[in-house]
Amino acid sequence: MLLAIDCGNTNTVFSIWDGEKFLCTLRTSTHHARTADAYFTWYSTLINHYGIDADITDVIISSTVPRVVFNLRVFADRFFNCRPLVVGKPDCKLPVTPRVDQGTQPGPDRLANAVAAYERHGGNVVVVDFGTATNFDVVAEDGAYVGGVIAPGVNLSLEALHSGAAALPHVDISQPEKVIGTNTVGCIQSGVFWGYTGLIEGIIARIKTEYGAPMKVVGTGGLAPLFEQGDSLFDTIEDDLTMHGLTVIHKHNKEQGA
Ligand SMILES: Nc1ncnc2c1ncn2[C@@H]1O[C@H](COP(=O)(O)OP(=O)(O)O)[C@@H](O)[C@H]1O
Ligand SMILES: CC(C)(COP(=O)(O)O)[C@@H](O)C(=O)NCCC(=O)O
Ligand SMILES: [K+]
Repeated sequence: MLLAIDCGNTNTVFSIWDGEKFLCTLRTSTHHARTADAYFTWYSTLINHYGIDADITDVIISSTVPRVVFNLRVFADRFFNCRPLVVGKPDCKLPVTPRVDQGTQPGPDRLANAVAAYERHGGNVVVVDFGTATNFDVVAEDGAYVGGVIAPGVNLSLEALHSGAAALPHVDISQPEKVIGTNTVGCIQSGVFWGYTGLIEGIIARIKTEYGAPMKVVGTGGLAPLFEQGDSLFDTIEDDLTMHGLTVIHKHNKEQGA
């Protein structure tokens, strides 16, 4: 069985893939100082709690935080006796080589998203991934990741207002009833929610114009459903997109004899 690990700047997610389906998804906050032993204590407690019979033989890691990879490698080696595949490292092959400026290292989450989007939808896709940052990942007709857009994440924007302006409280994102807020919280929610809606609409429209061919738009990440306006922003929302990409990359490497 495969343990797929998607480590973002905010949260780290473990999913167990039995070759056909995910048996479970476990989430913890990302801390670079967490040790291999601490990962295992957390992991084994939850696996036992859910009564999952997991025989892990392989581990694949995508991490947008380089410093956590060392401890995750030790975790895989010590507890599953395996050498993990780490997306973005030279020994982890991708089905299609990214086409970006020389010297650019695209985020491994974006590479996994591109692989998943191609496998599910064929090429000509833009993925909108709501993480710590909000990424737009463009996937060409042949499945290559060809770049995109990085915007500040929704929660990062809310945090920035709170930390930069003495009179602005911490606010959770939600869709406000009105655009014209009549209290401070309503004003902030309006700025971030409608500002973000405009950002998503505007960037997708510009990407499509520049790309010059019809594109499918796939939303992913915890906040994607909040921004789904009827069906006008995304063609589909797929929460497991990055994880799915990791299973496809793992399969590809197995087939290549890695
Ligand atoms: N369903 C949700 N509702 C509200 N906030 C969410 C939800 N899912 C994730 N978040 C928040 O969105 C931000 C990005 O989360 P996540 O997708 O885990 O980021 P990353 O992959 O960068 O670690 C975090 O601040 C997280 O708390
Ligand atoms: C843009 C990101 C910070 C998003 O990471 P996340 O929000 O999921 O933590 C990550 O994909 C990253 O560090 N990228 C490297 C630069 C690039 O993709 O070009
Ligand atoms: K992510």
